[in-house]
Amino acid sequence: MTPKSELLMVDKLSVSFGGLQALKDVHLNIQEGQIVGLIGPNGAGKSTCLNTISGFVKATSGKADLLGQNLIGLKPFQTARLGISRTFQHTSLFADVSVRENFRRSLYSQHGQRIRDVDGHIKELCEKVHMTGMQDMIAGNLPYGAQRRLAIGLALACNPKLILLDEPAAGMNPSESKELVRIMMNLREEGFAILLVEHDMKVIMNVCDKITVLHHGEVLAQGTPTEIQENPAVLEAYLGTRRETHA
Ligand SMILES: Nc1ncnc2c1ncn2[C@@H]1O[C@H](COP(=O)(O)OP(=O)(O)OP(=O)(O)O)[C@@H](O)[C@H]1O
Repeated sequence: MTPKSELLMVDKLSVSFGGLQALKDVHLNIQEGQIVGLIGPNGAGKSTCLNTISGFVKATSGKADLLGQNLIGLKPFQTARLGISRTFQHTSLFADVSVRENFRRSLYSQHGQRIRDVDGHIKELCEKVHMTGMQDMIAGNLPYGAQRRLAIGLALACNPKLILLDEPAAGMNPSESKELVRIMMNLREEGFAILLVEHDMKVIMNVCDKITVLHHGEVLAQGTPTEIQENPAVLEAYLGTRRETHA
């Protein structure tokens, strides 16, 4: 097997909001076609990390590159052009129009008039997020899980190399989150890389190749799902308390 190339490289990334240090010397690597989980207690800095990589928040210091191209200081539209796409904790759909229209607007905003075969693209995107047959439904009337899948579909419309997902399983029932896991696995098969912030440990442990644990803005541990589950510092800081809560 040929080794996969390094896609995202984050090194010594720090972010301060006034006196509050939200990220401190964070390092993180993602290879092409990898799913990397970013976990940690509330306020650990997970969303800030996604926001900094995608250009919504300015880094105080440190490095972040996508395929060797610097991301620091870029605006969100510029990181999107380089191949980074992001979903948010609260979905931002056009709720009062159809699924097809959501995709159409997203495709035109990314590709402008250059885009050809819009219907073909929409069909393909619907297949990727298991929404075939839902094109005429009004987005706001979709079941919650389907709305979250649509948000991922819209993120795919700009043909990203790396997708940043912020709590995609939040509010999903168990069958919806299982379907989400299948979608992410298929995206990985197709070569997309995913950086996944998620509180649902079942989703994280099922789908991630590697996990980074943040605690108070710092990297507490990195490793495979098994290594993370067995790491005493992680158990104490995070998983241990979660296990008790869900026992
Ligand atoms: N724009 C901002 N201005 C000031 N402080 C912020 C800002 N964004 C985040 N913070 C603070 O930075 C810290 C990290 O927040 P962040 O949202 O990244 O954590 P998180 O790990 O994503 O948490 P959660 O799991 O609750 O979403 C928190 O203390 C938060 O209050």
